[in-house]
Amino acid sequence: MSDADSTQTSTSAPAAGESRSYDVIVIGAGAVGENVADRTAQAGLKTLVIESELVGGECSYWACMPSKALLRSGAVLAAARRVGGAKEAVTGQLDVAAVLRRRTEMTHDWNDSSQVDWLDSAGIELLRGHARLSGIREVTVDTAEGTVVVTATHAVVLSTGSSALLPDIDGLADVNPWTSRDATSVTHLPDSLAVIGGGVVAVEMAAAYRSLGVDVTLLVRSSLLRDQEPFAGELVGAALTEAGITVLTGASPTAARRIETGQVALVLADGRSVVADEVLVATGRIPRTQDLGVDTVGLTPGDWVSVDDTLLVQGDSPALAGDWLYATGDLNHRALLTHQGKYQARAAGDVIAARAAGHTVDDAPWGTHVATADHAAVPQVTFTDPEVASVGLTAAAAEKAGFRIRVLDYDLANVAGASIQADGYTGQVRAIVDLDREVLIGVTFVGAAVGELLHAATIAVVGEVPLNRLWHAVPSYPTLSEVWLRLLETYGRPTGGSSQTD
Ligand SMILES: Cc1cc2nc3c(=O)[nH]c(=O)nc-3n(C[C@H](O)[C@H](O)[C@H](O)COP(=O)(O)OP(=O)(O)OC[C@H]3O[C@@H](n4cnc5c(N)ncnc54)[C@H](O)[C@@H]3O)c2cc1C
Ligand SMILES: NC(=O)c1ccc[n+]([C@@H]2O[C@H](COP(=O)([O-])OP(=O)(O)OC[C@H]3O[C@@H](n4cnc5c(N)ncnc54)[C@H](O)[C@@H]3O)[C@@H](O)[C@H]2O)c1
Repeated sequence: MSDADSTQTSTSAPAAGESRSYDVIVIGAGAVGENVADRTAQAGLKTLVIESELVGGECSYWACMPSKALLRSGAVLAAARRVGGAKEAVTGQLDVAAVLRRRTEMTHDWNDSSQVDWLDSAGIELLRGHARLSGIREVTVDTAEGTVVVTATHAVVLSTGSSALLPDIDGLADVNPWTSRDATSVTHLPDSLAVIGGGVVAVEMAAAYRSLGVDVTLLVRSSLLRDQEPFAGELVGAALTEAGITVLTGASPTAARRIETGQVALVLADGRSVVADEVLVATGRIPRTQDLGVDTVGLTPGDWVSVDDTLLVQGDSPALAGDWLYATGDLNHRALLTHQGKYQARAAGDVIAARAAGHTVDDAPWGTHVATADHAAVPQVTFTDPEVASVGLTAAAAEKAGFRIRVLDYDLANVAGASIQADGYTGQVRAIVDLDREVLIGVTFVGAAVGELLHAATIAVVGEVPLNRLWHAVPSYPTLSEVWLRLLETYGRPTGGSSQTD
């Protein structure tokens, strides 16, 4: 990989030894930090972003974009193979080199010049270097040329994201395990890959590597996609197995060693062992606060940063007084997703501008300056085949939260659109009704191409659209969206203008 242009920086950025003041300083130019800076710059605030690696962050170069690029070609091929007439035409295998090339194009060959150009065009200054808080409203940056100290009149925003968590497994660090960064930037495929974890990274990367012809073993400690409705993990697990992946459940690796062949041998707690060319660790994330100077304002290095709904950092330290320190994106651990971090960024950028101008802050639930959806309506698509698309609460989470609910289940294969979509379509949908308000508080779709169904559900949940109104949202025939009608029929059609509760 190349980051040849990663030294490009704004001509107006402060020089080593110089100290300069800004209205707003954003540490971390990932998707989230960039969006905070965009909002504050648009509000006329002089904004600096500081980035130690590539402008665009994890999502552009080592996460969302390359991982989806690695998955897409295999998914398209599989989709064609499920449609009579097309399947007869598809007789070859994936062109692995072409898939990797497309992935590399998607990451701009790990070159961030186009993103830097965008910052310039948006009037945002960029400083390249490692930033640390060094006191109230003050940031010290190690740049290639030396140390720069910058201060912020109105706000400092921490948007430094997260990195892969390495579990405490004997010998694991010594075998140089892959993280998602290695898996998404791969240039030479291993013959075999063991994946530790059962979350989104694990299932997506297992699926992608299998589609590229790699022999994959998935080591799952409990269940697959445990935060989703149980049928999601079951259907994805069955499909991964069908694709030729060895899925080992109840698998807790306790030791890892490189053996004479150069491969990694993993020993499991129950005595089983797995040997593979490489091991990918996909066991969650840790916050990038270890070397961020957060101790200078009374926070603990290595901890996630807790925020309120306006993204203001919370804590007991007097250093946090004055509404000046914010944290957005992965770092605040509210929802580790690009779109949700960017949503927080819009709220944070606008509230910083409002506070700077002395305007009223609109911080009531669902107001302009709060990230209410983080609690009620986080959409997520897992790009396996079948896809999992969900928003809001699962049945278990809704019950735990004390809602009086009714669960609506429907077999997605039964709608006409599914039979058009694929021969032998498999899928399942669940909607959770809050019986007290007769609105949806959670929806989960599993099936091919369901990712594009999700936004309708997100609107229904966020808009708290009454079920009796949803009857007037007529799905086109014959599309997968017809499942909305089936869910409503499962609940029961209102009679005489009043809604029926059961
Ligand atoms: C394999 C994988 C696939 C994913 N796929 C999806 C997906 O399909 N959809 C989705 O919504 N989410 C996905 N995610 C999650 C998504 O990548 C993150 O939620 C998102 O990148 C978080 O953005 P962020 O800006 O908060 O952090 P980051 O993107 O991590 O950006 C933080 C930036 O801060 C910089 N930085 C850190 N410390 C410092 C410092 N001290 N000084 C200066 N700069 C610093 C970093 O270099 C980085 O550029 C995926 C994650 C992984 C691991
Ligand atoms: N399509 C998407 O939206 C997408 C794709 C990838 C990642 N992401 C985001 O990235 C974040 C990180 O994903 P992730 O999959 O790394 O984390 P995760 O928290 O989703 O899953 C971690 C998995 O690792 C397992 N695990 C943890 N410690 C273990 C150990 N010691 N031994 C064995 N197994 C262990 C857990 O049981 C769990 O199955 C997620 O929160 C997700 O939101 C999103």
